[in-house]
Amino acid sequence: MSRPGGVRESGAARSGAVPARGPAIAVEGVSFGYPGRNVLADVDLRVEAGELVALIGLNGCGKSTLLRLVAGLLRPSAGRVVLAGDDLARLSRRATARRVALLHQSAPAVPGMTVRQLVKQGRYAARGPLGMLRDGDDDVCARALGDVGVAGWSDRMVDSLSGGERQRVRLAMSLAQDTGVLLLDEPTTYLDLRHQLEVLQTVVRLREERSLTVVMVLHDLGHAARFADRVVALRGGRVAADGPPARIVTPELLAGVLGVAGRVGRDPEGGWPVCYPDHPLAPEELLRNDNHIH
Ligand SMILES: Nc1ncnc2c1ncn2[C@@H]1O[C@H](COP(=O)(O)OP(=O)(O)OP(=O)(O)O)[C@@H](O)[C@H]1O
Repeated sequence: MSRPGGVRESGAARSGAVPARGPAIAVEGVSFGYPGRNVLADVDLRVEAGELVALIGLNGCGKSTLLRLVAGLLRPSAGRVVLAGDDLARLSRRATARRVALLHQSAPAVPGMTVRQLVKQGRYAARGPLGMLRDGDDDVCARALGDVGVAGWSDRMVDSLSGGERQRVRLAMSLAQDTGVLLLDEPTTYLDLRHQLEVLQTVVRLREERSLTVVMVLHDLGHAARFADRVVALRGGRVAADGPPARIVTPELLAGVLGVAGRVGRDPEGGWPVCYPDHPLAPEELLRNDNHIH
């Protein structure tokens, strides 16, 4: 599904490198667990080229794990991930990195590194460990810094940045990978409200301008409801709800997926759902809400 504005060309089609066949991302019957801990069970998810999907769910429900599976950093124990018609299991790490960029939830700052050097790592990721940087990579990096509004920061030291500043630079690093699919794991972490909105609006704008397919983990259901085409809710290792915000962001979703009692209204101007969380549900109420989400 896409917002009004019509069908979008996939990032792969845009670059001309990979013809789009099927959805940009298809997660088909994927299960995954870490030793002693099953996390995802038989998850199905299709993301069409150009869609912006918000992934929500409680801490530890498997959101980051799902993104890592889609980025090819983990292999499913059952099922498969297919990118524009190609089974991820058959793509090399390098080929995958040309198609999918993942902004991790957090990463340790490497001492002594400038912003320019960090953002250039996005180019190395796109080229693989032995890939040489090429002419034009500097332009891609400069554009990525401009995209997140920090064009003048190239020579700043990464370890001197605040958490929020570093987060924006890390987003630039993911953009510098110049992929058609962008996976963002809590891109607004550490950001003040103003910069949260700036980053989310940047993601929306770049999605439009570059026909990106975006899946982002968000803890703020209000942001998910406002900015995403679709909200996908994980619970108990499965997809518990999946649909456009206007349909699925309801008090039942708040209770059944996020374990919070609350109300949902509508933004008087934009029309998107607005959440009014009230209180966390007690464990026995959580169980009672099991059957009320769709
Ligand atoms: N490398 C790992 N080894 C073992 N267990 C792990 C590993 N990474 C994650 N887990 C466990 O897998 C489960 C899912 O973790 P994941 O990070 O995917 O959750 P999440 O939904 O992204 O959580 P959060 O909202 O807190 O970021 C959690 O119980 C976590 O403790």
